[in-house]
Amino acid sequence: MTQQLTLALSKGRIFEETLPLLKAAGITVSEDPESSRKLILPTNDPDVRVIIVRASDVPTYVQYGAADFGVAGKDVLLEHGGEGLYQPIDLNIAKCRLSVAVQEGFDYASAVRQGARLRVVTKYVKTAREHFAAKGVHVDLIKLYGSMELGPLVGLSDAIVDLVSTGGTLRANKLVEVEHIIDISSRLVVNQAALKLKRERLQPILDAFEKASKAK
Ligand SMILES: Nc1ncnc2c1ncn2[C@@H]1O[C@H](COP(=O)(O)OP(=O)(O)OP(=O)(O)O)[C@@H](O)[C@H]1O
Ligand SMILES: O=P(O)(O)OC[C@H]1O[C@H](OP(=O)(O)OP(=O)(O)O)[C@H](O)[C@@H]1O
Repeated sequence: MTQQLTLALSKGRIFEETLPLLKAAGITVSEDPESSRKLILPTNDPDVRVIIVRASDVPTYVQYGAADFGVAGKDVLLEHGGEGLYQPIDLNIAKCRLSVAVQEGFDYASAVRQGARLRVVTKYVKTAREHFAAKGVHVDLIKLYGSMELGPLVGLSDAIVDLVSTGGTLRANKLVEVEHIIDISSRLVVNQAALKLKRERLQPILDAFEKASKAK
């Protein structure tokens, strides 16, 4: 009996950067999610399909077995908690870091030293809470879903916790990085039951992904 596999990916950088890994496993996706409105994309392998979901929803689809495997950023996995997910491979793609940033001229170190209560906007509430708690910094966290960099510019917050790669977005908005929380890259996540029940079909793909991502 053939085993059907469903891979959950998000549009944009994760899809683009996973394509070469899929290619290394002999899989090519037949349609481009940027131009197609389809959410289920066939591949050259009749037993493998790709579903297109929000980046932060990838762990949920995999956790519940709606996808057998997926690709998600460490940032997203930290917020999700990783329940029900096997995380065998760091794919070394979509690399960035999670950092604390403030407006140029804001004396973060002295505010922290004085025990000030800081307002922080972020999409990563759980990770931010753990970070500041570990450092003993008092914060009020405000959840946002995007454009975190605006927070300090419009008086919503003193600081942001967001992803930084080139630093271009921070520079463009006159913000500076003051703390590096954690390095981020994307991981392959596999549904724990699928790993047992579909191992025969999954393992060669996992092996190809691992080899290709190590070569990066
Ligand atoms: N500037 C960046 N450089 C490198 N990797 C990044 C960058 N920004 C985000 N990432 C990584 O890529 C992943 C997907 O980011 P993407 O921007 O495609 O989705 P998103 O818009 O953050 O997610 P959602 O649609 O759920 O809000 C992030 O979870 C992170 O791990
Ligand atoms: O340091 P940089 O290279 O400027 O990258 C950092 C930016 O990248 C991410 O946003 P993204 O480009 O994914 O935009 P979106 O999440 O708002 O779609 C992140 O939220 C930062 O805003």
